[in-house]
This record gives sequence, structure tokens and C-alpha cells, in this order.
Amino acid sequence: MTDSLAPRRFALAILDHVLNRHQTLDGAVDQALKTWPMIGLDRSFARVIATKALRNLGFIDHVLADFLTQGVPDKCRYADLVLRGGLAQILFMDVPDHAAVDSSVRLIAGAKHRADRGMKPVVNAVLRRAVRERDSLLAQLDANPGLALPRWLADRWQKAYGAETLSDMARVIIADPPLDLSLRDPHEQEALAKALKGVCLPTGSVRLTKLSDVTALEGFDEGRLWVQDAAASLPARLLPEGDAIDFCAAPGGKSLQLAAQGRHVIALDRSARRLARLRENLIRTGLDAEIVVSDALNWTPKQAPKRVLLDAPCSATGTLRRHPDTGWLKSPVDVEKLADLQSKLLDHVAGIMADDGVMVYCVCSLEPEEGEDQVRAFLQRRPDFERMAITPDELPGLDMALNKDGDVRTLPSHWADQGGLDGFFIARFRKIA
Ligand SMILES: C[S@@+](CC[C@H](N)C(=O)[O-])C[C@H]1O[C@@H](n2cnc3c(N)ncnc32)[C@H](O)[C@@H]1O
Repeated sequence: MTDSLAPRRFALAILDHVLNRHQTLDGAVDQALKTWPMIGLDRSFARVIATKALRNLGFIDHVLADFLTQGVPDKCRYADLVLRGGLAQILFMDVPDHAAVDSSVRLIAGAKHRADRGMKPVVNAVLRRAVRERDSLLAQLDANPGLALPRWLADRWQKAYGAETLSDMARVIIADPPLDLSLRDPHEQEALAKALKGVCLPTGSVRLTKLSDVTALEGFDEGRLWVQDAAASLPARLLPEGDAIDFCAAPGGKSLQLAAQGRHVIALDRSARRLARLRENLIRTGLDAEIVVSDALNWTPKQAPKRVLLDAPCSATGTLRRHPDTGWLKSPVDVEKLADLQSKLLDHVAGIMADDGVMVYCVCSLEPEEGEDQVRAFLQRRPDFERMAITPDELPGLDMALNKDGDVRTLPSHWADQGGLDGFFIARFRKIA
């Protein structure tokens, strides 16, 4: 690293774009790059600070509220960012304490606005106190990891899953997630796991706990693997064999799986930009799929489909550990709007399917409105569909994810001792002839 302030300043710019300008973490990095070109280790370090801050923001703000009973004045937006970034380094990163404190003090001393500059003694005092009290603060978080989460999600999950499961889920969500790989040829699982020093998961993925640049992995250039959380790889495994339409396909992990199973696949999505990533992956893996850019709600295939995957747009709260910005950008209103879109998509797809056709519906959401409630309402609206219960033998090692109706509800706390899982809901239906 060159100048120790530069990556930290960049990290605060990322946080500013996410928290104050409502941009995604990736979008925020792109925006920050427009002001400060940043490459290599500096850029990775900045991204880690921003990611750790977002992943633990609920707890960081809890500490700030405790240390500063009057709070940070509204006009001191930069001081707020400096404090949050500094606490992330002190509490959640392996950064020397003096470097975290001194750099934060230097950043606030050089702030553009006078009010922020006036916060220099406060920043200094708060961060020094956090260094002194780190052990007791981390013990507090360990006893109640849900404190790190956005309040609205913690409240909802406590209601849906109970206080104990909320804590178990939060513990996984605030940890660094593993990297899961799906394989073009399932027979290669053991050999690739050995070569990559990973572990074989019972559902077919290879899991790496030591994070690395995926493009540098053995087998990547030859297209033998792609990144996909183990939970995200389940829906495509649950669709009976035959040609398939993937209705919300981009960026395409599930279409790749379906194509690798030897099916003819139509991969449809309304986003041409996101489908471009599927095109790249098809070229890299040597797999084939017919790509259609269209709004699913306005598209009808020439022949009524018999096999359909509907991985509907959703709040994505099940992927919070990989996308810690999600919980701070979305709200219950988004869940409501997305649940409405999901029911429209379900109805449209149900309306064009062939008799005896099978649909797998899934969402990477932990919200019952997008999963259990959605499916209950669908089956009430559409008596011409019946649930095709998913069975334990289809989900090796994941009996705990099967609910009494035969739907799948994965939680981040499943396989917690191996790094957890993204939260998914999956149901399967058959159109009754
Ligand atoms: C959960 S993501 C799909 C992930 C994908 N199945 C995979 O495995 O990589 C949802 C997708 O739905 C697409 N989408 C949202 N509304 C749509 C619509 N009305 N018609 C078609 N695609 C839509 C989004 O562009 C997004 O790519």
C-alpha cells in the first residue's frame, strides 16, 4: 500500500454512496472509482473495510449510540462515516489499533466541512475507547449477534424463525462466507475438491473456505466450474428431466446447471446487461442455451412448456452475507412490491404451461411473503396446480431444510459448522391434466 489514508478515504466514499446515496456496494465502488482511481491491494483493503462496516453496521451504530448519548450531529455526515469505518477496523479487522485510530483522526482533521473537522476530539476519544473496550464489546456481540443486522430484518426473522434461530443465522451472516463452486461435470467433484483444497458438499458443490480469485482457480479457464452458493444450486437439481425454460435466468448460474444436465434450455431475462454474463459463461464452459431478452410477463413460447424454473426477482435477503448492502438499501415496502411481482410471474407462467408440466419456483429470500405465503396463495388461486413434494433423498444432508409441506427453506444457519448456506425458498408444482 502506498498512502495509508487513500484506501480508507476510498472506503468511506463507498460507504457514503451506499448509505447516503442508496447505491449497491458494486455500484458504489464504481462511483468511488470515478473520483479516486484505486487498484490492487489498496482497492481490496478499501472494499474489506466497507464490507465489514456494512455487515456489522447494526452493532457499530449500537456502540456509537452507547458512547455518544447525543449521537453524531446531522450536519457531520463525514464524521459519521469516519467513526463507522474506524470502528469496523478496530472491532472486525486485523489492523493495528494505532493505524486505525491515527488514520481516522487524520481523515477527520482534513475534512472539507468545518463542523466535521470540529469532531476530531470525538473521533479520537470514541475510537480509543473502542480499542480499550474491544473484548467486552465483542463479547456483547457474541451473546447477541442479531445486533449487527438491520433492525427491520432482525425483527422480521425473529418473528418468522424465533430468537434462537435468528442468533444462529446472524452468527453466520456476519462471518466471511465460503466460496461455493458448481461443476460442469459432477463426476469431477472429488478430483476438483482435492486440487483446489476444498471440501465436497453432499449436494454436489465444492466449497472453498480460503477465499481466492476465482478466475485463477484450476479448471476456471477450461470452464469446469462456476461460482454458485450451494443453496442456489438446489432448484435446478429438483426439476425433472427434459427441455427447460429458465424464466428469470440472468446472470445464469441455474441455466448453466440445466445445460450441463444435457437439456435444451431457453434462458429468458428482461435484463440484456445481466444476460451478457450468461453469454460469457456459456462460452467459457462450452455449454449451450437459447437466450431470450424479454419481460417474462409478455412472453409466450411457441410450445407450452413442460419444465419451467421460475427463480423470481426477490428482496434477496437470503444473500445478506454475500451482499451486506442489501439490508440497508431495502425495506418492507420492497418485500411487498416484489411479492406482488412474484405472484404476477407465477400466474403468467402457470397460464402458459402444458398439462402435466412441472414448475420449480424459488427465491433467495428469507421473507415468508415471498416463499411460504406466496406458494399458499398460488395454490389457492390455481386449483389446476398441485404441490409436488420434494423428498429427503433429493436433498442429501439437508433434511432440516424440508418443511412439512415438502417445500425447501434453507437458512444461513444450516451447515453452520461448515460455513452456512444462503437463505432460499423452493417449491415444486405440477399442472394437473
Ligand atoms: C434472482 S435473479 C435470477 C438469478 C438467476 N436465475 C441465476 O441463477 O443466476 C432474478 C432475475 O429476474 C429478472 N427479472 C425481473 N423481472 C423480470 C421480468 N418481468 N421478466 C423477466 N425477467 C425478470 C432480473 O433481471 C434478474 O436477473
